Amino acid sequence: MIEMKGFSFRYRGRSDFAVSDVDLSVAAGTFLGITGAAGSGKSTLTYALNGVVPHCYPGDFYGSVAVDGNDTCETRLTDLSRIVGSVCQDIESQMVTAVVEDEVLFGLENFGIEPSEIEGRLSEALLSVGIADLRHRAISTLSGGQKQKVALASILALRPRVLVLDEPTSELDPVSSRAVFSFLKSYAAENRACVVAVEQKIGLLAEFADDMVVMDEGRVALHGAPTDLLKRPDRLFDLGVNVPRSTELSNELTRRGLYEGPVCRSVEEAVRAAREVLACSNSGE
Ligand SMILES: Nc1ncnc2c1ncn2[C@@H]1O[C@H](COP(=O)(O)OP(=O)(O)OP(=O)(O)O)[C@@H](O)[C@H]1O
Repeated sequence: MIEMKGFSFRYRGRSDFAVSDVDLSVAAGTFLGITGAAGSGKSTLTYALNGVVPHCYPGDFYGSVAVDGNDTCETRLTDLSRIVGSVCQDIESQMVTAVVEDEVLFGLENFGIEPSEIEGRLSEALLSVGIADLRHRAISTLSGGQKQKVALASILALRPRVLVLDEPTSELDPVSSRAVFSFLKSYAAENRACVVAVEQKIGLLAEFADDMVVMDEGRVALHGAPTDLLKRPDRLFDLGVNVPRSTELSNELTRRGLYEGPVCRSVEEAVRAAREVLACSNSGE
């Protein structure tokens, strides 16, 4: 669904490359998480997927990027937007109407969705991110997290085959963040879609993403299953990424030969691991 081959990009006027020599292949049905230190090129990767690079930000573009078989350089932004739905970091700039319902309707009407389908898509999108009750609210009265959910619902209503999200939970509380990520995982699997999310909260990413990329100075430094990457806390630390405390605990228990289970990504998993270790030590006494 996504094919990047030798992709490099340097913004006009910059001497250094924002992204260098990235090869990335993402199959339909995959939820890919991207993390890494500030300025490592995460957003630029997402811009290459939705066509913002090079259509809006000019510069030197090398290699190729294709989504669902369409070369992003050669495909017009309006055509790309029918395949790739994006939620950017700056939510305010994404809002074009004053009321939640109108915000979702705006995209549906612009995409020429059949009138008979509109109500179903609108209510389903609001429900999927847990904001059905905000349908008639003025956007100016919403919190940052609620606005983030409106932006996500507006894109989900369009049912894109590729969904690109730049820090979609930055304004959300932990419960809402997990709910959104859990929904995104099922969205990818059930629709054979690709979801690509840039996220700093690596525990959250590791819990829900199928595949994870860690960027460093414009390059892919690590790429693999999240649970495999979490077993390398020192390398992650060098790349500016801290593993969750729960992961530190399970890695340490494994290192001491006390625990052989999977790496922990959340407090719940760490509690389970700790219980397992205690049960073993009690039975051994
Ligand atoms: N519009 C732009 N014009 C010029 N340089 C840019 C532009 N956007 C990003 N850059 C540069 O490209 C490099 C990668 O930036 P990018 O925003 O892709 O990284 P990031 O990992 O998403 O960072 P952050 O986590 O801070 O959002 C940085 O050196 C940045 O200064």
